[in-house]
Amino acid sequence: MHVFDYDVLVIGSGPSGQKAAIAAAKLDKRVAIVDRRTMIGGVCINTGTIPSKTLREAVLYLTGLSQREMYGQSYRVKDDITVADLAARTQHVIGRQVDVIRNQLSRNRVTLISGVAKFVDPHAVMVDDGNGRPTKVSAEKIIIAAGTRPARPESVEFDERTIVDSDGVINLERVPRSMVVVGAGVIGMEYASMFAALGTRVTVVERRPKMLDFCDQEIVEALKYHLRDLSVTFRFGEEVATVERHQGGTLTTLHSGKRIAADTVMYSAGRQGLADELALDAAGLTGDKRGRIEVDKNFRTAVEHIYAVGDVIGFPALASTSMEQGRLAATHACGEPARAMHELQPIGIYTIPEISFVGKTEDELTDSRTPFEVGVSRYRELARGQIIGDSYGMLKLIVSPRDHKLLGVHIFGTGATELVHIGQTVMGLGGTVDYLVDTVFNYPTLAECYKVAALSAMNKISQVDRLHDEY
Ligand SMILES: Cc1cc2nc3c(=O)[nH]c(=O)nc-3n(C[C@H](O)[C@H](O)[C@H](O)COP(=O)(O)OP(=O)(O)OC[C@H]3O[C@@H](n4cnc5c(N)ncnc54)[C@H](O)[C@@H]3O)c2cc1C
Ligand SMILES: NC(=O)c1ccc[n+]([C@@H]2O[C@H](COP(=O)([O-])OP(=O)(O)OC[C@H]3O[C@@H](n4cnc5c(N)ncnc54)[C@H](O)[C@@H]3O)[C@@H](O)[C@H]2O)c1
Repeated sequence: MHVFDYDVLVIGSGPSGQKAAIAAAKLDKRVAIVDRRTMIGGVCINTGTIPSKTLREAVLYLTGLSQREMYGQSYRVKDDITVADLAARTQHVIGRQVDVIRNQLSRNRVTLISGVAKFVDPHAVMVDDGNGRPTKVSAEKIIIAAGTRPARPESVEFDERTIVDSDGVINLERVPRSMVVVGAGVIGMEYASMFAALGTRVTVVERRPKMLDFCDQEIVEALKYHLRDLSVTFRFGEEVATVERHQGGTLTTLHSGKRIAADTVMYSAGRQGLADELALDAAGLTGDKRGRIEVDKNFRTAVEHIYAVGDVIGFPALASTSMEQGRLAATHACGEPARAMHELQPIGIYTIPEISFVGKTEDELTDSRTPFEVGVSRYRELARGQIIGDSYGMLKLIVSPRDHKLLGVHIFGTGATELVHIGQTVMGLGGTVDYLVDTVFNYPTLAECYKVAALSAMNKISQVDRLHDEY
């Protein structure tokens, strides 16, 4: 006779919740996962990562943007791109992904419970699926994977049509002629890129003096150059005071007094954790004012048998890291040995062009007074770069002149988010730039840029070593 309904109950079916549930099921636990019927797969599948990445693919294909180097600046696959054209691809992918997730859960015997969970005691939640008869579900271990929602300031009149957040932007009725993007974080810059590519006149308003300051600044400069070329205007060091809805469009007023008229405003100024909707106090827990939950290195909260993973615990708040947190938390909760997550984690930013990196930036190394040498390879000097018509892409390797270890890899351009894993593997296995110099790459590929950049870094290191030896 079991004391609890389940061994493990997971709240939220986003990337962290799914992986937690499946990891626990693989360890022969009786597992349930709870989420709203319309949100299977979480923010990741329904409103965030997957819709935005699919939309980007549709935009790149339909605008023909990446082919214009070859076929001229007026090249387009479709002249009048409608929201329906874009939505068709997004809906197709979301539908397929939800099917995949349902199937994975069911073949691992994870019970999917529909509804919203709220704690009633430290071992039980009440699940309300809107039918007026909430059900109590208890479990020995509970894993909170509740994620986040877009932050919505009071001073903004959201209407889901002209003034939207990043959830609403995928449901716009038409491609706007002009748009204000508030917040130059990752979400803001990814959507600014997509709408600029569609021909929308985009103005980005960002409170800080610069954007994406965790990235290589040379690459951020290159991105800004590309976006300005697509008619994006940047307003850095400016804060939005109010956003109003009018008959003929929206009016955004900045603290500096500037006023910007636009068809649409997209607010992408951070996200709020959903811990505040879980009645945490019934479990003996508290969230912070941003709706997040504190955890230890094993993702355990202040209450021993309750874990929290994914965006609800804050930084880095990525689908990639959330999945791994879920798996590790479930492994620990089930009493199995779990290794810590590898400290090297790649960042992929799906702007147009895309950015990806792993390891340190030049600025970080300079601040910590760590010597480094840089090797750069440009796609336009690679046969594959010419073939695909990418003349702006680049890869930068940051190398230690002392032991030749790779300290960072920064990529801008086609395939950046895939290519980064080569560098990540070399770094993760403690390899040096000598491996990249000596190794043979397929030709013609973009991966070849690793060898070109490695040779460039080694040439500089050898030159310094020769001078040093002479001395
Ligand atoms: C526009 C956008 C683009 C992004 N692009 C990327 C990207 O390219 N790469 C990347 O790695 N990351 C990206 N992210 C981040 C990524 O989506 C998140 O890091 C990831 O989804 C977090 O996963 P999670 O498991 O914490 O849960 P989420 O995906 O946030 O899902 C949480 C789930 O919990 C459910 N839930 C909440 N409370 C309850 C409750 N009380 N009862 C039942 N269910 C509940 C919600 O309904 C939801 O389904 C993007 C995010 C956004 C918004
Ligand atoms: N490719 C990816 O990995 C990816 C893509 C999208 C989102 N995400 C994740 O989603 C999360 C949320 O992203 P985000 O971009 O919404 O948040 P963010 O916090 O990264 O960026 C918000 C930006 O808005 C600015 N801002 C806030 N209020 C403002 C105001 N009133 N006026 C002007 N500027 C203002 C902030 O200074 C900040 O730069 C992040 O954790 C991110 O990692 C990841």
